[in-house]
Amino acid sequence: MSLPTPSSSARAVVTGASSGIGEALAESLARRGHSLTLVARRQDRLRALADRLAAQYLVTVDVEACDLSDRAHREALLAKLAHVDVSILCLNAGFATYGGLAALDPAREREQVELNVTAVHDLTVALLPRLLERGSGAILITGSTAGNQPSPYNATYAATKAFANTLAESLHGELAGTGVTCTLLAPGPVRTEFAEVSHLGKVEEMLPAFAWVTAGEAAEAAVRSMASGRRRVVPGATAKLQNIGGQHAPRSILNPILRKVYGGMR
Ligand SMILES: NC(=O)C1=CN([C@@H]2O[C@H](COP(=O)(O)OP(=O)(O)OC[C@H]3O[C@@H](n4cnc5c(N)ncnc54)[C@H](OP(=O)(O)O)[C@@H]3O)[C@@H](O)[C@H]2O)C=CC1
Ligand SMILES: N[C@@H](C=O)C(=O)O
Repeated sequence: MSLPTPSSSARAVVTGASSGIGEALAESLARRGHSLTLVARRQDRLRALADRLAAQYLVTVDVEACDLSDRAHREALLAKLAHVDVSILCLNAGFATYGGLAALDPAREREQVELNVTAVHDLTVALLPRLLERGSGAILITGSTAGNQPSPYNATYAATKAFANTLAESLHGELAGTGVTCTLLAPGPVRTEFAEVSHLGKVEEMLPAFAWVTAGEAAEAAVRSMASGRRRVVPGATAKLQNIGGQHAPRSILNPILRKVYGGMR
């Protein structure tokens, strides 16, 4: 099993490429010679990254500014991608909200479901038949350790990531033998803009430095795992612990512990 052979006409599409893990995924793929289509809302950031990667790795990098939480924007993006030979699809854009569900802004909660769930599903459903047709391709879906567990005060996010985790692992099984792979990236704490966007003020002081991985480490582990056709990649010791606890500890024990942890994070 390996990643599709890089070619100047094929593109690795990376969503959420303007920051954090997505930006690092783009760099890991460019380093391996893959030309890219970078997707996010902040076009200036995408443009600057595209120029740097194109110069440094001699690949072609296209930029598509798109609000993936907006159905019309998604349709416009897919219309453009209809003319592109997509060989790799990294569905990574996402954000979280923290707080009691009843107190959170319903519009922001909906936006989270649109981005973390519906956009991931729409892009997968639209592009998977073409990956299968070309007989060689790789999908990466960024879920989370949060998707394995109940997460009081982080309920919508955890539910969206349960969807992402399950979609990715189900597809992994479904695609066996097709030449197309699907890998779940299930990170724990990664130092990116995620905490700031999620207004998670206290997370920096709650977690010691060694508990974090960098976006570069998470992305490199993800791309290596795609290349070897793995089902799930969980970068870093904290995430590995969360991964086991979230999947195997009884809910009756996890729920009160995580209520305390997530309740204290804001
Ligand atoms: N950091 C962490 O600890 C963890 C992160 N994750 C997951 O990793 C993924 C990447 O997050 P991370 O890199 O950490 O966070 P960042 O906040 O650094 O990056 C998020 C990316 O998503 C993009 N994005 C956000 N909203 C939209 C939108 N409406 N349309 C298009 N793009 C959007 C942002 O771009 P822009 O604002 O320009 O649109 C940005 O490029 C997410 O799915 C997150 O849930 C999972 C576990 C842990
Ligand atoms: N995995 C982290 C984000 O998704 C978390 O546990 O909050």
